[in-house]
Amino acid sequence: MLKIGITGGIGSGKSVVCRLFQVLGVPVYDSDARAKWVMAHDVLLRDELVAAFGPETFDAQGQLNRTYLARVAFPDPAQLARLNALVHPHVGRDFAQWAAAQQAEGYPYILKEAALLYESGAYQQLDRVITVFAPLEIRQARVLLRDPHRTADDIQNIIGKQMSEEEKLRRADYVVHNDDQHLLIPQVLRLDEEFR
Ligand SMILES: CC(C)(COP(=O)(O)OP(=O)(O)OC[C@H]1O[C@@H](n2cnc3c(N)ncnc32)[C@H](O)[C@@H]1O)[C@@H](O)C(=O)NCCC(=O)NCCS
Ligand SMILES: Nc1ncnc2c1ncn2[C@@H]1O[C@H](COP(=O)(O)OP(=O)(O)OP(=O)(O)O)[C@@H](O)[C@H]1O
Repeated sequence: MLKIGITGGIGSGKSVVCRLFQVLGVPVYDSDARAKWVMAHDVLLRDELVAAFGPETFDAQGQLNRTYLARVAFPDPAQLARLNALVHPHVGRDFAQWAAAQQAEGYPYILKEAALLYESGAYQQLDRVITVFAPLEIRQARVLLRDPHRTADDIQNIIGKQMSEEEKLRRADYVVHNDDQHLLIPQVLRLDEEFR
């Protein structure tokens, strides 16, 4: 079973591209969603997060306080590095378990979606990597629409914490262009055929 990573900067369209693969029956591991699940459910990790970032990290119902954590971690490189160091190893292990279960089901290939595939070292668990590319102005406009609580400055700040698009394109095995000029579905169908 091939393990394919799919990455790209904030707002590039990874999730949209993954939905197309899912329609074709491909299992997709959503690292963002799983990271949040593990943060809320792994008892040891919860304790470590509270020790690092304070009791406000979880609300009274025990839900992860994403707004608080985004406000604390994204503007401060040291805090973000601390958060990454706590969370990423858990996601790596969770993915390995999930991938083994998909393999047992007999799937020819699976996808792992992650904004930080290279930065976190997760690419080392994978056979190939797809980078989804869209120009900066399009990504900013898309995220402003998708996340009304984020300002242009918030988005710029997150972009500053991610590997440059040039470097991601240089490292990628495949590129999906999601720039309003290229059609997505034919690009996904071509890749699906190759991976199968
Ligand atoms: C800080 C948190 C709680 C903020 O949650 P929130 O729902 O506001 O934002 P969301 O997770 O949707 O992130 C928005 C975008 O920011 C980018 N982003 C997320 N985490 C990071 C990070 N650690 N470094 C750089 N960019 C990041 C991604 O492009 C992401 O899609 C959350 O991002 C988080 O827990 N991050 C740490 C875990 C992580 O690295 N997740 C990413 C993949 S494993
Ligand atoms: N080709 C497209 N045409 C129109 N809207 C699009 C297109 N691609 C993505 N979008 C929209 O842009 C926004 C960002 O896309 P998406 O959530 O897939 O990005 P992402 O790379 O997963 O971002 P993040 O790293 O923040 O999770 C979404 O609201 C999505 O619906």
